[in-house]
Amino acid sequence: MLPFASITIIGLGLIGSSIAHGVKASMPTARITGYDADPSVRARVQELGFCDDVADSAGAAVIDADLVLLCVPVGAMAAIAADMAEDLPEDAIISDVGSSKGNVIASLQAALPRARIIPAHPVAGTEHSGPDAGFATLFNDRWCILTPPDDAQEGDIERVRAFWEKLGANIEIMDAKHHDLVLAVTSHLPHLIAYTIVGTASDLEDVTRSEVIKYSAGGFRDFTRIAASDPTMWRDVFMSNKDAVLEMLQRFSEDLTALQRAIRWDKGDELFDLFTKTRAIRRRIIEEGQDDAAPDFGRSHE
Ligand SMILES: NC(=O)c1ccc[n+]([C@@H]2O[C@H](COP(=O)([O-])OP(=O)(O)OC[C@H]3O[C@@H](n4cnc5c(N)ncnc54)[C@H](O)[C@@H]3O)[C@@H](O)[C@H]2O)c1
Ligand SMILES: O=C(O)C(=O)C[C@]1(C(=O)O)C=C[C@@H](O)C=C1
Repeated sequence: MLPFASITIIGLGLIGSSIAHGVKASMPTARITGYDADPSVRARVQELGFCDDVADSAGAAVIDADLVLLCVPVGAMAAIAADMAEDLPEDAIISDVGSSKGNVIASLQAALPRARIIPAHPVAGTEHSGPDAGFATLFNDRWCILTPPDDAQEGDIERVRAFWEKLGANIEIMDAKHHDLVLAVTSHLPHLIAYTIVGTASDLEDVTRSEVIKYSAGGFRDFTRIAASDPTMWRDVFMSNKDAVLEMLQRFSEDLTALQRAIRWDKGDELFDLFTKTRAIRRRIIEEGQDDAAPDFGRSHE
């Protein structure tokens, strides 16, 4: 049975378009209405044809929905929720895909106090954005974390779970605060480090006369992929998950200082022990089938 028959997707970039493609592939009888604030995105989505309808306002997009998915940057969630408040059907479930959860839930609850809100975070993406970047298999065998508020109805959680399972995702249910702490270290901090290291290297570029680009075949190249991620999305993630990111950044700086000391004082054993531990972590990730580097990981969509 279809968990939802009439799905509205607000924000038709990488994640919104991937969901639409996934719905077309796995729930072909469900009707998809899309809306994006950017008229050029709406026009492109009409051309690409992955929505049945493209509405020209948020209110018009949600009027017949039984599931509304907010796929906009986390800093835009409050505004879009307010925009649709008057037109949201009483029995619709509203969900989102934001990379941070605590702040998003607070914004949605404030703008839509009576709505049935089941937040979600598919832990899958690429460095690309926009409606051309989406593909149906993005969520295959990837985690989708649901962070339902305390008063959420069990039946609503189960329907959102069934929806994501149909898109191929594995579901985990988590408290929003815990989610934000875990993702701060597994996703947000790595992005911050990538942005920093690529920024540092580019500051040196005059000195090295483009050697940064020329010799970027190894580790640096992996950082540049991450550092190519959408600036609006990531600005919003850091602003909205500020406390958890700052906490993880503090720990990271302390660990980096410890490494700096080990190098300064020729304590090679300390480096060796840490690198042995981190190699074991990588091997465990691969053994547990969570290795993203081996499969295509969306690179064929570059
Ligand atoms: N990119 C990833 O890897 C990834 C992974 C998981 C979750 N997310 C989350 O998904 C959400 C969308 O990210 P994305 O990568 O698809 O971004 P994207 O830039 O590809 O698409 C976002 C779309 O939202 C539209 N938009 C912005 N403000 C709007 C508003 N007020 N009303 C309507 N449309 C609006 C933009 O025009 C754009 O088309 C973000 O909250 C992000 O944190 C991203
Ligand atoms: O592979 C990438 O490009 C990603 O960064 C995807 C990634 C991640 O950090 O794993 C980025 C943000 C999300 O909220 C979820 C997934």
